[in-house]
Amino acid sequence: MRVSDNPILHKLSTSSDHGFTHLLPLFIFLPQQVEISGLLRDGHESPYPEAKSALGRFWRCGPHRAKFIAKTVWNLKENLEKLGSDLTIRAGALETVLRSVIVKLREKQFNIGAVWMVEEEGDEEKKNEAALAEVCSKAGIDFHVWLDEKYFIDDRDTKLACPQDLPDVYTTYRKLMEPLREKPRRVLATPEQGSLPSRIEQSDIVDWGDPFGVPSSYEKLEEGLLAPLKVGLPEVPPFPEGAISAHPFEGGEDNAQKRLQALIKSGHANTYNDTRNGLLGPEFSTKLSAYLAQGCITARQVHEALLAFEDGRSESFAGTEGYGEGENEGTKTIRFELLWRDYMRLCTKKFKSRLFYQSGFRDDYGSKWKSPKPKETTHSQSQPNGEIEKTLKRLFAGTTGMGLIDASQRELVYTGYTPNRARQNVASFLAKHLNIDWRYGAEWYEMLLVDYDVNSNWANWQYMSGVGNDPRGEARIFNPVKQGFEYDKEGAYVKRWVSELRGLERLENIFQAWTTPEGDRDRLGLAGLEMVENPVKKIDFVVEGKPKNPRRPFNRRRGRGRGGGGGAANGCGCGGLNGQRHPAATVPQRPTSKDHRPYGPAGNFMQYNNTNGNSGDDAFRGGGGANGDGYRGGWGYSGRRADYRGGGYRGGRGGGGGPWQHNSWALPHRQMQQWPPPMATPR
Ligand SMILES: Cc1cc2nc3c(=O)[nH]c(=O)nc-3n(C[C@H](O)[C@H](O)[C@H](O)COP(=O)(O)OP(=O)(O)OC[C@H]3O[C@@H](n4cnc5c(N)ncnc54)[C@H](O)[C@@H]3O)c2cc1C
Repeated sequence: MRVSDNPILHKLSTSSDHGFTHLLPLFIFLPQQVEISGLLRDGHESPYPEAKSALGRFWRCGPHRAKFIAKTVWNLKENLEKLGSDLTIRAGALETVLRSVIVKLREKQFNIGAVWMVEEEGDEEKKNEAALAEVCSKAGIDFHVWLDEKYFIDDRDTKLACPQDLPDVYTTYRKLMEPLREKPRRVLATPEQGSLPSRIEQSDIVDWGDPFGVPSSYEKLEEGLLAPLKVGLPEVPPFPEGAISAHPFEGGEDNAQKRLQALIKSGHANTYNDTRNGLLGPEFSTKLSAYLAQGCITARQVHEALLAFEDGRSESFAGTEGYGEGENEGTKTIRFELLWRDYMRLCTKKFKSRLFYQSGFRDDYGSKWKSPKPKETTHSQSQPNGEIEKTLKRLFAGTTGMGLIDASQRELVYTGYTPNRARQNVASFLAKHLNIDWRYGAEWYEMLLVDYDVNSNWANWQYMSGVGNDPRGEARIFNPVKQGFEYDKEGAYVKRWVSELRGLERLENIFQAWTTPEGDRDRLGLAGLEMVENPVKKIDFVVEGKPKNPRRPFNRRRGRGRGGGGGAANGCGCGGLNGQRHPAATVPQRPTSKDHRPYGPAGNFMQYNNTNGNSGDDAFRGGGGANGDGYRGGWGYSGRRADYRGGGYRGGRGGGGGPWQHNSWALPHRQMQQWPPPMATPR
């Protein structure tokens, strides 16, 4: 999604022997990934099911990313036009659109030399590649897949003979690659104006039989993409007064370059190592993720700009502290993080569709997952009907009562971004405190993140859920209260997004509102709020040997580490979520591989008093993997779609249903007043 550092455009603009007279850059909105019904021509119906996720039936691409992508696509079109070329924008299944374009071009007597695309990892991406290859083969057209060069270290330089050679521990991989500063390839030159093969007129390829129209302006494209997304989003409290987005950035290659320049010029790249765990504002981290995910910028462009600063080779950075003084802790850590992204993609290359398996890269059938769909629950348990659904709903809407988690979830819904530290806590909370199938969380993030990337999202969820490439696996559990004390020292992040809690002064109350004394609840208008009266989880947290809870209801330690005895919290003797008793597992256990055993307590994770919490670790293991594997397969066009859309903006097309979808709780049928909220993305 860029004209700079683009291997295809570079090849066409610099070599004289390619033999092509014309070039047709084509961008296709894929119906399984983005809801395209808003681009339908009048009188047409979509032949595709809604672009919803497999388990939770959430939109695959929510409004924040849809907006970002619209801007990105349009900026690419403008930049190609500046070079004397153009971008054709279409919507529909890849092979359908390609077939139509081939027919139209041949009608105009074009001899089609080749179809080129850039390789992407991921199940669907590989299926798309195969579908295009087949169309080309049937049409007698050469098909070529180009290596994706938007990563930090080029695949040709990793020295991994095959994907299976990738170490299962990131640090091992990093050490193999160090020194990182010397590894990236040079950025490819941007084509000069007029250096690309001639453009093809849009009128030569327009297909009036296509149910989807080609938007004639950016505004229309954005409007078309956002229209269907006005329903199906969570009901959250009003946008908090005074809050501004940590990610106010708009899509596109030009904006990506502006962000990169500003990051270095402002000196924020230098301080990155100290600030990267921040929670508030645009500057604590690079905010390059969405640009990287969409391919508006490459990791080696980031590296090269950092080099220019470090080596004192760019006048525009001359006034910035550290100019010409070599790599510093900040710039070094940015490279380190960019390699994480490479690593996550290489994991997909290695593990392929296991990226989406409940059992993860580790093939871990020992984990005990609860699901809103009872038949998918992997251990015997008696959750009152609908209890997990309710809990998930509250988690997604940010009303659990766990301050850090709620703040992050609300920020995500409002703005499409939430910081890495918050993401880690949310994922750990969902998977390890609530034991809910981590894939629901991954799908939720897929819908809402502006920077969603298939590899980074799913592999990070696996990592945090203990089924991926974290050597500490299940043993790493973030305590969101302790994390709040460490990373949100004044409680400002929680107060920013959970405005109901702004009147609170004590940190322990901010991070767990239920610890607020009853007298204060009335005074501060907190009485009666579900997140205060009935939190989904209570964590006993002790600082300096003293309980942080003034009422001390949970101050007795009942075993350390994950699990421990079933708690006596609230006097209900519950295990797990408030108020439910878990019987011992009756389903035979699958053996847990030795490799998947939790690693011993160490380092940056917590042990907490599980007074209210989960039952003993092994007691509820068993059953393993119901519906866990391969759930993403088989996307198809058949099936009657359940009448899901309460807003009813367009009805009557195919698509899967499922109990989750029928339950209106997940995504209330509510017409949003305005989306995104006006203050979420200030211009
Ligand atoms: C549960 C979970 C889900 C995530 N989903 C995504 C996702 O869909 N897309 C995504 O880009 N990142 C994802 N991340 C990683 C990370 O949270 C974001 O990359 C980061 O918060 C984006 O903000 P930034 O650009 O300011 O990052 P910075 O801190 O400035 O990092 C610089 C760049 O390094 C890369 N990076 C940093 N950390 C990671 C990481 N853990 N994994 C992969 N790449 C990383 C990103 O490209 C990022 O832009 C996820 C993390 C978690 C815990």
